Amino acid sequence: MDILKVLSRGTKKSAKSSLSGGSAVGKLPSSGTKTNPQLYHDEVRGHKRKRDVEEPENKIPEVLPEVDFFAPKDVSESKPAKAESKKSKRAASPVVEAAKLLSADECRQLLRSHRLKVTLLYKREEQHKVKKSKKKKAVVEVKKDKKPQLAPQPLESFGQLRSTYNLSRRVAENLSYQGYKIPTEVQMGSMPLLIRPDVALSEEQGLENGVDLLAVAPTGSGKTISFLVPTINNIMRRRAQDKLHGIHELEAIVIVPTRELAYQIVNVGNQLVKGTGLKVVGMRKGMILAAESQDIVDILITTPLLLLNFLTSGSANTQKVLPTVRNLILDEADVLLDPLFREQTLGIWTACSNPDLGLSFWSATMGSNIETLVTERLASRAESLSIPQRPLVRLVVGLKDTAVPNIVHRLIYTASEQGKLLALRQLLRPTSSIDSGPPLRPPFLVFTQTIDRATALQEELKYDIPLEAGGSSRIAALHSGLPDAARAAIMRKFRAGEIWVLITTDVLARGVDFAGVNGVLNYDVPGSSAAYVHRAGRTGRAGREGGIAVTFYTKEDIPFVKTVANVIAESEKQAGKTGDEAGVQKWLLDALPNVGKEDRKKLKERGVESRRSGNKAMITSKSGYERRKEHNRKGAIEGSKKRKMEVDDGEGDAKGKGDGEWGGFDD
Ligand SMILES: Nc1ncnc2c1ncn2[C@@H]1O[C@H](COP(=O)(O)OP(=O)(O)OP(=O)(O)O)[C@@H](O)[C@H]1O
Repeated sequence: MDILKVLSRGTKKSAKSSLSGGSAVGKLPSSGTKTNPQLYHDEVRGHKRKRDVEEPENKIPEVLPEVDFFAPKDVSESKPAKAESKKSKRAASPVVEAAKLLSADECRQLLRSHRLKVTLLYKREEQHKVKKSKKKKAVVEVKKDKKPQLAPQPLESFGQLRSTYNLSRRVAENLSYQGYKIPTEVQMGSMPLLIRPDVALSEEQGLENGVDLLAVAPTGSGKTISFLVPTINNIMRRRAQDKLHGIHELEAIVIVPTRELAYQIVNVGNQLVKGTGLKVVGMRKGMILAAESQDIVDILITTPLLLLNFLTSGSANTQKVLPTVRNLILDEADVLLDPLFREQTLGIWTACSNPDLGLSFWSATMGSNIETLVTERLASRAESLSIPQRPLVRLVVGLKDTAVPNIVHRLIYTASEQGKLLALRQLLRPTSSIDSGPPLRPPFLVFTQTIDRATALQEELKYDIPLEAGGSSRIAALHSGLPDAARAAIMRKFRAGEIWVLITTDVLARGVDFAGVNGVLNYDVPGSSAAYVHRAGRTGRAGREGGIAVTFYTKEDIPFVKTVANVIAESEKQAGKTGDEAGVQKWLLDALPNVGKEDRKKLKERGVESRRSGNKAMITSKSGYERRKEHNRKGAIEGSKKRKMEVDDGEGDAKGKGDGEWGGFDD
């Protein structure tokens, strides 16, 4: 028997330390209400800041889908009741609290208790340290230990946005209407800094005109409103100051890696701009971004290629510029600046020629290479436009970015691909649970490595849900090979609770917000630790606990699975889980081989090689013997046909199946 099989069996936890404790179902992330979206409340100098979960006034009104596997297929039953239906047409203006600033020491304590670290990466006075590198690029030389920590005023309540930071009344009302009560850590740290840096950092000189920001905060921690609210407010404030009432001008661009995320942000933006007159629009093919155009846009949400295609269309060798854009936001910045999208993203960045351009970069994961790239690009942009460079601030929530601390993680070994299919089927059964915890309940997101595997898995599983519970309509596959309309329809049905098992590729790994997902099932191992973090982060959003991420692995994955195991170990360390509570025991970590740099690179770019083509890439419940038999039978029939027809086209019948496509991201 394989030793790793034995080891991973040994990671099973006791019922006591399981997901649920007593009221199992109540701990699932899609059930019950979530009262506090914050992740960290550490004790600071003997004073514990409690999670105020019991305080009724902090309760966020929320009704999420209660999904029953065997319920009759009555969509209305499983649809989440719209939170809005509980609310009045327009929220009352949020309570305006008296403006009160904390002392620097109080700020530091509060930031520390929420594991918020704010660092000044670049400031203008340090320009004497700018020197030319060998490549003649301007680089900012700020020694690691010299980067000063900042202690901006933390946002303790959304009411303070009005009272202290003078947020537009309309935007404050719209925010209140969403039911948000307590700011998450990233909102706490970034919103004051982006809305009124002069107030947030009143003691720091040279930051009052705004900063560029690199923000690294966990998945589902509310980064979207962290950048949308300041962006909307800044546009409104500037237009009010310049008495530019009723005009529309493209002032802000949000770049995201996928269409699903773009649509989602357009929706959130539209909620926030109600009654302000601003237009938040998703980029479409054929759209014209010009003052005289019919397309009215103030804030544009786009994937990189769509916008770049517009910028480079028309006369050859000339790229259009976007001089009115004063705010460029890269959401999922690490992937947008990864070689996959880098040229496209930088093309847009270059087109934003306004000297007052403010930039912000957001993700749950940000390698040091991305930080270096951003720092260098900002410096060279300032140099080429002969403008002073804006200060650059880094904000990090949590101790390490390679962690999803508030969910349960499990690694499951199976000896073969077939065994994996069997194990997945088992998990999807309504009575199954992990470690004798509560029954796992849909909705589930299942990740595969390629489009082919996503569709094959859907085929395999489509009759697993009983007809009386909706049958095959409860399972769908979403990937970048589908037309836009089909993708949008599947997203809508999954959100509405009509689809229970959504099989997908990494196209849905980033940014997409399904509040009710109970389980992320990595049918195929993710290609990197960042990919694991983002996939797993589709559950346990807004601080919800009880989500579960299960990763299956077979022999083929053993050389790569340590990247995942390390993230799990880090997540559990951050969550304070040790010993029996931990999903990955130390001895399993020690037994797994380290992943070499070359292998890591290959895995990130192509996934597990054996799953791209050939027998191992197939998903089927038929045994190897049955498959070989079928293959031989088909071969014999083909051969006999050929012989009969006496035709030989020179190719024979051994034409292999094409290389499996990596279905990660799209335009
Ligand atoms: N202060 C808050 N209180 C409660 N819920 C919130 C708060 N802020 C945001 N949310 C909710 O949290 C969910 C996650 O937010 P969002 O999608 O912005 O996360 P994110 O940090 O961008 O995640 P990812 O890294 O996965 O993209 C959303 O459903 C949002 O409505």
